[in-house]
Amino acid sequence: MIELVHLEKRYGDALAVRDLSVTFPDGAITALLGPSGCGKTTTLRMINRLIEPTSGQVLLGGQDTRNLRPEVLRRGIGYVIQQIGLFPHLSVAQNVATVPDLLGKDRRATARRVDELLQLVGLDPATFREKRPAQLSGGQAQRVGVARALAADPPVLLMDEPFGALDPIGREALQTAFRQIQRQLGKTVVMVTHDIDEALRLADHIALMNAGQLEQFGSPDDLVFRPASAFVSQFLGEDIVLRRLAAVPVTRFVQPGPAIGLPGVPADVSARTALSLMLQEHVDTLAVEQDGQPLGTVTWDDLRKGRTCPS
Ligand SMILES: Nc1ncnc2c1ncn2[C@@H]1O[C@H](COP(=O)(O)OP(=O)(O)OP(=O)(O)O)[C@@H](O)[C@H]1O
Repeated sequence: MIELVHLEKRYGDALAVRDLSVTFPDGAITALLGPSGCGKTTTLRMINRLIEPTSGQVLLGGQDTRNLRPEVLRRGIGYVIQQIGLFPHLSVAQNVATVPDLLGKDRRATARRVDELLQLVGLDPATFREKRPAQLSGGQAQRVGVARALAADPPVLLMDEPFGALDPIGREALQTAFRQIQRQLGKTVVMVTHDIDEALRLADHIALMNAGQLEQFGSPDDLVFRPASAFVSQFLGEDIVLRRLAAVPVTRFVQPGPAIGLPGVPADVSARTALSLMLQEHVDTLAVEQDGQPLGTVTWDDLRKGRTCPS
């Protein structure tokens, strides 16, 4: 658990981060989201003390990070940035294995893990293992950066726009792969992004910042369906409810109940498709069906208000 307590960073007269108190839960991805200059990177870098706070505290597992030597602190915190800084004279495999090698881990086990991680981030080990960073595209280098951070196996991972240099398709593929890896390994991740869709797709929790302050902390659904302020709605944009519904399956909204006589919708469509069908059929309730069998019903009101059934 990472707790920020009345955290502040002042540059001259300007407060880059002001009175920020928020907790990032263990084993989850939290996105720091907000417009350019709102203090996301400053906040992230205060966690591993690359930036020293002006006041306030950062507690890591209950321990005040000011009481830890920065190098000891950073051993338990991976850090992935857009300009990854791979070692140019080392191969991809050696780059990924940097920390395990430094720690004197078994070479054969490390080599196996490196191959596994390359595979996980979508780089064929046989093709990429021996390449040098200069032979990689920006997106491939970024994938190596993610693999390297994971190879060190830190419980906490800080990421600053980690998927920024990728084209949209590569980006979505790496996001999906990363999400699976994070679930598997149970890492605590704090990720800076200004990309709303990335935050909605990847994060369990979103901390939306504005001018150095926290506007809202909550789940993607909290922000979309229950925005805490006009700023939150404005930042997410008018069409955000529809975009969110397009990204989630209709089954998340199914309630048990009789579905006789209602128009049906297959269980594998998005919530947005169900909403469109309601408009088309002039009804406010649909039967959701799987293999011809009714699963239950979904209502207009639940879709519009984001009232999902507990999963
Ligand atoms: N070293 C510095 N000296 C003075 N001001 C700084 C310094 N670093 C950051 N700032 C200011 O602090 C504020 C927050 O910057 P920060 O980089 O944390 O924002 P951000 O939300 O990460 O922005 P972006 O999305 O553009 O990267 C900005 O107004 C920035 O100009």
